[in-house]
Amino acid sequence: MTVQETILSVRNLNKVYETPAAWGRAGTRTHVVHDVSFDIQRGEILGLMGESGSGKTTIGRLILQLLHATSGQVALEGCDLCGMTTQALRPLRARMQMIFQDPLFAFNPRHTVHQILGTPLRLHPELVERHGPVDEQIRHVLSQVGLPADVVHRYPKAFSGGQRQRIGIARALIMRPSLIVADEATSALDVCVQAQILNLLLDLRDELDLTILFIAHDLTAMGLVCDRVAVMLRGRIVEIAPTSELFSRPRHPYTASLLQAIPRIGTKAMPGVAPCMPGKGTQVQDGDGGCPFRMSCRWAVAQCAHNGTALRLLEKDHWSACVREDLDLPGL
Ligand SMILES: Nc1ncnc2c1ncn2[C@@H]1O[C@H](COP(=O)(O)OP(=O)(O)OP(=O)(O)O)[C@@H](O)[C@H]1O
Repeated sequence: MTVQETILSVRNLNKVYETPAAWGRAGTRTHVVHDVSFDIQRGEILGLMGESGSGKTTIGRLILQLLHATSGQVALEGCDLCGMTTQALRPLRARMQMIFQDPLFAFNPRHTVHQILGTPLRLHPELVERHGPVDEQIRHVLSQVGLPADVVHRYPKAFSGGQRQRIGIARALIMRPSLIVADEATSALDVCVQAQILNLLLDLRDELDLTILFIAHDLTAMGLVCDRVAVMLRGRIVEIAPTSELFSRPRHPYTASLLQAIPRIGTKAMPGVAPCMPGKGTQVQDGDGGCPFRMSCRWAVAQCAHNGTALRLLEKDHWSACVREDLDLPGL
């Protein structure tokens, strides 16, 4: 039996946004996070889903200490972060990284990839002492996210959305974090690039035992990558369960209504999609000629979410090559 290690522990977290009175208008208090508690174990991907405005991003920012909690506790590897001074927090900040929806806004457009990845390391010399010279670490992290070493001289604008997200992930990984908060990390990407990035996160999780809080609207992405999912409604967690259990037997009516809203494209297998196999999940293959591969991906993702099974799209240079290589199911 593997021993579980709690990386993040959130207890009775509350956030009230206060707008001060101004221009003759009374101030307002908006209670957006209500008594939220959950844990994340090492190597686990916990999904946080819920409608827009339910408080997901606020929770992410409270965990990362980018916002002050009104009350409650956030403990990272046993250290209570909420009561800490800015100075005491500083070394711990490196242990918690964020992946943004579009990292373009998080990067300095005048910085090359080398500067984007190297600057945080220079701010944390202990990471250089522990893990080797900056250039070596940059090369290593780029290979981890599937980018060639020669991208270091390019600027963020010179990359596609998917490549930029890989740099965003590299930027998080280079700090050797205990926890990554991925806030809508794939929602700006088209469905195939989205699947590549989701697979990259899964592979990195397996390789590095990463712990991820995965915030998203997208239930299909949730079904794909998360071990457990927490469902938020108006600032409260109304249900938290292992992904397959939550998708197959939702207990809260709100979860059930969200799941019913997933678009489904028929129930018959489409060309290029293998039905769910016990222990294998659904796999996708490239079809011949004009196979609607994107449709196949969409279908498979929706189907997996519906069935609560895992989908792994292996990512190599080309979809077709990757899928053919991976495909070992009989009768396709
Ligand atoms: N700085 C702020 N001041 C006042 N209210 C805020 C502030 N930031 C967020 N809110 C409110 O808090 C609520 C939760 O916002 P939050 O961004 O956490 O939701 P969300 O679930 O992440 O939404 P989305 O999925 O659209 O990103 C919303 O009603 C929002 O208007």
